[in-house]
Amino acid sequence: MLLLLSPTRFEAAFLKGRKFNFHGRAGLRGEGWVWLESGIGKVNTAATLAAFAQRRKLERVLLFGIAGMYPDAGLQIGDAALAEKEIQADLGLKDGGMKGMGFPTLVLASGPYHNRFPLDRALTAELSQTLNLSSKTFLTRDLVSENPSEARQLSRRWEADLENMEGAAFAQTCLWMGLKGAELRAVSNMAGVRDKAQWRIKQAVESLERHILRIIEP
Ligand SMILES: O=C(O)c1cccc(C(=O)CC[C@H]2O[C@@H](n3cnc4c(=O)[nH]cnc43)[C@H](O)[C@@H]2O)c1
Repeated sequence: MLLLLSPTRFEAAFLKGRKFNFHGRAGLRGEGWVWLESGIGKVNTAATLAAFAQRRKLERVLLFGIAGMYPDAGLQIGDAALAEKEIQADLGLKDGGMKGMGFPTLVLASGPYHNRFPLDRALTAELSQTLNLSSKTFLTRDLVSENPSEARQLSRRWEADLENMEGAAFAQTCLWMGLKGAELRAVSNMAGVRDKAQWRIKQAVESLERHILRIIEP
């Protein structure tokens, strides 16, 4: 079964299925898939995924949602991309991250992880081919960039392309629980631009709809 997660139900408004409630979160059951509203931010995402995955055998998990874009991402607003890796940029020292603190965030057989968490390579490659999407580096903080200068600084410091508030928690939880996870985001705005008049949320969600329906209704 494929588990689909999005931070909000608005990003998944196009999905049709049998409704259920999971610890106060909205859920839908479809043919071969389940969707769950994960909630915004890292803790909501990690807790929702872990609680749901604890009791079910999941083959694949896909987090999807909108995202902010950094200037040199090589994308346009409305474009979608897959995450090659996620960076948890608000963990550890501001510049040194967890390496600067001298110990890893997570230790698995595949190695120690500090601030960078890869998504599942095979699943991401499969989706990249199916959907004709590029893979980018995503950055996650519970905070959001509040001006273009802050966004540019984060992008350069971590060599990141897109910004969101959940992905690194999703990637870290997938690694820790041995889940094959991928992340798909559509650009709604330039990171650091707070003026919602410059956001294109509807366009971004329409992009998500095209790609997600392509996956669940091949
Ligand atoms: O009010 C603001 O200034 C503001 C700035 C950035 C994001 C928000 C949101 O309410 C969106 C949070 C939601 O959407 C994802 N998202 C979309 N764009 C961004 C962004 O530029 N930076 C971080 N997250 C973004 C995020 O993953 C959340 O799920 C409001």
